[in-house]
Amino acid sequence: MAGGRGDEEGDGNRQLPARHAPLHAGRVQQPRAAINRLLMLVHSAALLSLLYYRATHLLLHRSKWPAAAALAWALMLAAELLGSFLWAISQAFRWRPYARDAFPERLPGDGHLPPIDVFLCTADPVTEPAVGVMNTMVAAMCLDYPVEKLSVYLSDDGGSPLTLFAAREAYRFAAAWLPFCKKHKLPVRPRRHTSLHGVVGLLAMITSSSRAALLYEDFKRRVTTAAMEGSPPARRGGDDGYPAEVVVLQDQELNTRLPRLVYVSREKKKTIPHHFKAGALNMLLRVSSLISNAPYILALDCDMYPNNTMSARQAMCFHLDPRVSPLLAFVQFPQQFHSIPKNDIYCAELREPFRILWCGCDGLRGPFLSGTGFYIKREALYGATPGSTIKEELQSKELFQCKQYFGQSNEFVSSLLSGLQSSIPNQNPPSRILQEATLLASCAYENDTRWVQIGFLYGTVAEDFYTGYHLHGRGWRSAYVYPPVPAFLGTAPTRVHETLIQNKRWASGLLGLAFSRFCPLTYGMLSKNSVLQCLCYASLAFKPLESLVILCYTTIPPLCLLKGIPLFPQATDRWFLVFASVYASSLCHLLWENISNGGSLRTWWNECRFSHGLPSRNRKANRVFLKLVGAVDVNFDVTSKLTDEEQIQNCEKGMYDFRGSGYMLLPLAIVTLINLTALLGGMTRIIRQSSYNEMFGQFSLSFYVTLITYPVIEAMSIRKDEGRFPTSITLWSAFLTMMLLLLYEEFERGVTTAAMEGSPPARRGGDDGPRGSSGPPWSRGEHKITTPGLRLTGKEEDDPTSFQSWCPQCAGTYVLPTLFINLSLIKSFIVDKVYGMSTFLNMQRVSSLISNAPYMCWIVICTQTTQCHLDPRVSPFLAFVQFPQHFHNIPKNDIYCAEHREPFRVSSMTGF
Ligand SMILES: O=c1ccn([C@@H]2O[C@H](COP(=O)(O)OP(=O)(O)O[C@H]3O[C@H](CO)[C@@H](O)[C@H](O)[C@H]3O)[C@@H](O)[C@H]2O)c(=O)[nH]1
Ligand SMILES: [Mn+2]
Repeated sequence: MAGGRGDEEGDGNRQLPARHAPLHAGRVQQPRAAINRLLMLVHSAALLSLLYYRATHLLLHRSKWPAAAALAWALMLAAELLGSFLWAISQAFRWRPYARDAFPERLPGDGHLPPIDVFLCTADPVTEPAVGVMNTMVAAMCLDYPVEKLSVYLSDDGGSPLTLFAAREAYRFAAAWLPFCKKHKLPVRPRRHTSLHGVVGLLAMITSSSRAALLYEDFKRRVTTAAMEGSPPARRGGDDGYPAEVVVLQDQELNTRLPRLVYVSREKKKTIPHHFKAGALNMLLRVSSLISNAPYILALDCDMYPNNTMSARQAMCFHLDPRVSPLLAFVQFPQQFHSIPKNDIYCAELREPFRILWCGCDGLRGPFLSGTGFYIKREALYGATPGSTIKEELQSKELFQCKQYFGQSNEFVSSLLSGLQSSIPNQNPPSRILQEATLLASCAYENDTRWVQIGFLYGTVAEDFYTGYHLHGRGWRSAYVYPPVPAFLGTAPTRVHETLIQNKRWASGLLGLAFSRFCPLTYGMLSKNSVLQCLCYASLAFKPLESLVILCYTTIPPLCLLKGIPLFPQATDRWFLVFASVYASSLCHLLWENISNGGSLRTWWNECRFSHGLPSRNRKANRVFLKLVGAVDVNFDVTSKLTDEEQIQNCEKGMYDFRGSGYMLLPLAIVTLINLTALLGGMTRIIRQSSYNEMFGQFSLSFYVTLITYPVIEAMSIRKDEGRFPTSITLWSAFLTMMLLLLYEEFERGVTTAAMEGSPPARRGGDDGPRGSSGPPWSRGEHKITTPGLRLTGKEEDDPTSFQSWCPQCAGTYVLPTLFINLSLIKSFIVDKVYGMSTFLNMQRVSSLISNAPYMCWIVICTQTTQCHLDPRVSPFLAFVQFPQHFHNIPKNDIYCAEHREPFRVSSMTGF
C-alpha cells in the first residue's frame, strides 16, 4: 500500500486530487479465488460420496449390526451432516476474496478532511492496567490527522479515579510526545513480541535518553506508584454504583496543540443493566454529539493502540470517495497483536478470520464489524438509510417523535437536526453542555427510547457482529483494509484461560444470533443483504456448532475402537480413499492458506491443534449445550491485558499455560484420556484380532487426536511448572474418564442385549425376578405379547377363546402368519444361565394356547426358514430340520475357531 504523508502539517490548502486519480483500488485475489472454487468442487464431490457411503451402509446393514454399532454410525452420520452443512455455508467466504489499497497521498488538503472522534473503552483498572490504556490513548492522539479535527473520548466503565488521574498525566506527557512523534516521522513498528508496547515500544527503538523518553518514564512511574499506593483509588463509590462524570481536558495551559481529550465515566447502578461495551459506545455517541459531533468515529479497545498513524487517512480514502461513500458505513482494519510469540500456540494471530474470512466478505458486501479498529459513519449508527442523512430523515418528524427515538435531551436532538460538524469548536464546551453530557451518560437516559435499535446493539456480548449485521441488512456496505504495516496492535491472550473466556463469549454471542429469529439464513435472506453475504454471517454464527462435530469425532471413534466396532471402510476398500481424501483435502487446504499468507508449517500445525481439539473447542461445546437449553446468561468477562514474561517463554516452548481454568479443562482432559486409552486398548485388540484393515481409519484418527492433545498429556503428567494441569483436575478427569468408560461398557452391553432379546429390554423387577413368582408367568399378567400393530398385556386376553376378540382384523382371514414375540420372561439368576432354553419352553407353552401349530421354527438371531416338512416321503419320520450356525463377525484369522467348521461341516449328523 502506498503510504506517507503528502504535505507538512498545517497546510490547509492541499490540492484536490487530480480528477481521475482514484483514492483507492481493489481487485479479486487471483489465483486464490480460482483455486478455492476448484477445491470447492473436489471437496464437495468427496463429501457427498462420504455421506452416501455412511447413509447407505447405515440403512442397508443396520439390522445386522449390534445396536451400539448402529447408534455409533447414526451419530457419525449426524456429525458428518452437520460438518458438511457448516463447510458448505463457509464456502461463501472463499468465493470472491478481495484485496484493497488506499492512496492517502492523493487526499485533499487537511482543510478538506472531516473531523474524527476516537472512542476508547476501558472497563477494569486491574485487568486493563492504566499505563497500557494510556499508551493507546496517547497513540490515538498522535494519529496523523489535523489535531483540531481529532477528539479522543475515553469511556471508563470501571469508574476509576486512578484512570482519570492517569489520563491527566498522559495528556501532559502527550504534549511532549506529539511534537517528538512528528519530528521523528513515526510510526515505527515496535519489535515483535516485546512486552513494551505502544509509545514505549516506539521509544525503545529510537533513543532511551531523549527528553520524551525521560518524560515517559516519569509518567509511567507516577501512574504505577499511584496504582500501588491506591491513591487515587482504583475504584469509586460504594457497591450500589456511582454517578456519571464528564471531564474535558484541553490544551489551553499547554504550549502544544493537542487533540481534545474527554474522560467519561457513565453512571452505574447495580440494578440497571449497562449493556457492557455496547452501552459504553452508545453513551459516547451521545456525549460526543454535544462536544465535537464528528461525522466519523474510530472505535478502539483499550489495548488496541494505533501503530500506523496513517490509518485515519487510509480510511478517509474510502469515506471521501463519492463513488462508494454514500453506501459505505465503515472501514474495518484487521485486529493484529503485538504480543504474539513466534510459536503462536494459541492462534492468537487470528489468521483465518482476518486473512481469509474478512477478505472473503470484502468481495461481497464488506467485512463484519470487528469491535475495534474501524472508522464508522455516525449517520449509519443513528439509523439513517444508506445514501441519506439523519437530518433529512428527521426533518419531516415532530420533535416529540424524535425524542421518542433518541431520548429527552433537547441538546442532543438539536445536534441531530443541525447536521454534523465539519470542524470542531476550539474552546472548551460551556458548563451547560457538560451538564447535559452528564445527563446523557446517566443510566436512565435510554429508558423508553429506541436505543435498542440505534447505535451498537444490545442483548449480546458480540455487539460488534450484531451491529455490523444490522447495518448490512439495511443496505449499508463496508470496506476492509489490510495494510502492510499493522494499523492497530492489541494484546493477545497468552493463557488458555484467557482464550477460553474469549471463545466462550464469542461462541455465545454468535450462537445467540444463529438461534434467534434474526438468523442470517432466514431473516437475513429477506433483508437487503446479498445471499452470499448472508451465508458468511450464517457461517460465523453457526461456527460454534463445529465443536459438536469435533466432540463426536474425538469420542465416538475411540470408544468404538475399544470395542472393535469399525466406523470407517477397510483400509484396502476403495471407499477408504473417499474418507482419506476428505480429511487430506481439508488439511491441505488449511496448509495452503497458511503458507500463502506468510505462515509456516508450524502455524499450520498450531491451527490444526487449536481448531481440532485444543483448547477452546470443548469449552465451546459445553456452551453450545447450555445455550441451547437456555441455562446460561453470559457476561462480558473482560480478557486480561496483563502479559507475563514467563507465559511468553512458555509459548515459545510450545507449552500451553493452563493456569486458572480449573474445571473448564475437564472436557478437554477427558477427551484426551479417552483417546489415549483407545489408542492403547485399540492397539492390543487390533493385534489380537488382526483387524488392521477394519480398524486402520479409527486407529489413525485416535493417533492424530492423541498427537494433537499431547500438550495436555504432558501438562497432566510430566510438567512441573506453574502452567501445568492442576493435580486435582488431573485426578478428577482420570476418575471421570474411568466412570465414563465403565458407563459406556454398561450401555454397550445394554443395547446389544436389548437388540438380541427384543426391545424394550426385559429388565423389570429386582434381581430375584418378578414379584409374586408363583404359578406360570403368563397367568400373572407379567408378560406382554405383541402382534404387529397390536399390543397385549396378559390378563383375560390370555384366554385362547378370546383370541378373536383382540384381533378382530384377523378374524377368519389368516392370510399373514401372526408373529408372536415374547417380551417378558422369568428373569432370575438361575434361569439366566439357560435363558435360551427357557425362552423356548415359554414360547412353546404360550403358542400351544394360541396357535398350537404342528411345527416350530426356533430362530435365535433372525435367519430364514423353509418348509421341508411337507415332503410326504420324509415327513412322517421328520422331527426337525436343522440349519448350521453361521457367524458374521469371524475375523480372517479365526484364532478361536469360532467358525465351528468341524461340527457343522464335518461331523454333523448329516444322515439324520
Ligand atoms: O462492560 C464492559 C466490558 C468491556 N469493555 C471494553 O470492551 C473492550 C473489549 O473487551 P476485551 O475484554 O478486550 O474483549 P476481547 O475479547 O479482546 O474483544 C473482542 O470481542 C469483543 C466482543 O466480544 C469486541 O467488542 C472487541 O472489540 C473484540 O476485540 C475492552 O476495551 C473493554 O475495556 C467495556 O468498555 N465495558
Ligand atoms: Mn481485547
